[in-house]
Amino acid sequence: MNTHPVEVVMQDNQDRNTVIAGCCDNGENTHGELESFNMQLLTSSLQEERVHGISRTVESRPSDVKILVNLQDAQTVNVEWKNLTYTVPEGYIFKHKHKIILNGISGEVVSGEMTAVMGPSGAGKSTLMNILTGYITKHVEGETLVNNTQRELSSFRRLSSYVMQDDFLLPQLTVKETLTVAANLKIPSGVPVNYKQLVVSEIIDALGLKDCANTKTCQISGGQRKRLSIGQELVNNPSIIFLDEPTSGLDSSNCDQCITLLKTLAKRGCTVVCSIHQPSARIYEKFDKLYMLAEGQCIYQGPVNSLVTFLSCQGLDCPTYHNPADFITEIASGEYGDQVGKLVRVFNTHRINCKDSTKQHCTTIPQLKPNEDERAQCNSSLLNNIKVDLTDILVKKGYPTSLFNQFLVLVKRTFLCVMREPMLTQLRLATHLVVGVMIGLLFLSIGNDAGKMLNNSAFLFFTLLFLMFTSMMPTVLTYNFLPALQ
Ligand SMILES: Nc1ncnc2c1ncn2[C@@H]1O[C@H](COP(=O)(O)OP(=O)(O)OP(=O)(O)O)[C@@H](O)[C@H]1O
Repeated sequence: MNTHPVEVVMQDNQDRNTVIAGCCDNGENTHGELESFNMQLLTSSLQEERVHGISRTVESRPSDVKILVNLQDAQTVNVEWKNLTYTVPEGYIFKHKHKIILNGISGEVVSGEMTAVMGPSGAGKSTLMNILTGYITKHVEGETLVNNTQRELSSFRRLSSYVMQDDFLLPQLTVKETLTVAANLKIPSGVPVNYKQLVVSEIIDALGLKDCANTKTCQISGGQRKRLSIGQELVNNPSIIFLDEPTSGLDSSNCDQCITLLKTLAKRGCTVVCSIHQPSARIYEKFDKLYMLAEGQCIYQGPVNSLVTFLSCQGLDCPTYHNPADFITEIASGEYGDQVGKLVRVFNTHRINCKDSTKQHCTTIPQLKPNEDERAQCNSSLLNNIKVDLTDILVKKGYPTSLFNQFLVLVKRTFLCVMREPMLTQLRLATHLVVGVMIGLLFLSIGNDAGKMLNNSAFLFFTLLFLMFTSMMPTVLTYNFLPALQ
């Protein structure tokens, strides 16, 4: 599908002309409405910048301009967790010992911001992500609020997306087919096919997967797999997206591209939460907020650019030219003595003070007066809170597509997978032929002899048993034996 850039020129507050985007237009598409829809999105994003009091020339950057112009702005979803404790029973038979993984942590992520969840290995990042997404519910104490109301798990799962550390891609499908299946399942059936195709090709473009669009997922690189997993979750424009280590296995340029894409989503109103392990300084500064974990406790939550000042207020000066992300990870790992307890106390005291006073946004910095920039950021978060649209999305039940449509999409997907697995298909064909001939010979002409009635039931039983076991065989072969043979 060809894309043709359309230059959009807008005026800012000081009447400066600004080229803001090269809008993608489907070359084959003659519908004016999609073009005007794109323009609307671009215009609204510019206006939003003005509302937040920022009047500046928006530069046209090649990586930004073509990103996801066909996805609509996300719904506002703010998530807050209070006194979250996760304890697991230990021991094999008598599980009377308990291990505390997360110890009474609180925090929040807000719409329009990209939050990094950081911490040394074993600090509890993945566990926190699993609890927030609702993958872990057992042995969890504390509250999780969505837009200030108790999280209702089934509806929250529907409006959120979770890209886990390990991907689960079907090896026989190509990149484009994988995204198309995701689009067919996640975008409502009423939406025109053209639009779904447009979204798929846009995600392929934005994630830099054009070169491997027609390559099977078993043949693409680790970085491409990661980007594809993210792309699968983007098709329905989630309001909140959780990503567990999205940059692991990516080179610096891919990593940069991936984080830029997530930042673009955040700017559209999506709440982006990423667990990340020691990001480079360049990647670190792209995040809006940091949620730092150490030994299952929170030692810092606030804007990334205030971290160094906060630490220096606690007597921990970040060496010049040292990456703040590395510095806080070193502190959390105990390289600067036992600082974790002290930082946890400072953070908790600050939260309590916040609650006791004007219930202001608890993302301001402990022991620091927020500067003008931070106030502006705080205001924008509050604005987002006011903008909260607690509409149907939280109470909406059901899936975007009908059961029948889901069945059709999955049958088509399975058919493609079966046809592309020659070894399994040939094996199955051969087994059916051989067993068919054997059964045929064994029970030859039993139908005409009333004395062989019992043989008829034996024939039916045997045939059913055979069909049942052969339909199970692909799963057993694919997941247990084939990897060992390769
Ligand atoms: N079900 C469980 N039973 C016992 N221990 C667990 C369980 N789940 C997590 N843990 C432990 O909790 C700690 C935190 O695990 P988690 O995977 O959340 O860490 P992480 O910060 O994501 O680490 P990494 O960066 O290495 O992925 C680890 O020490 C882990 O062994």
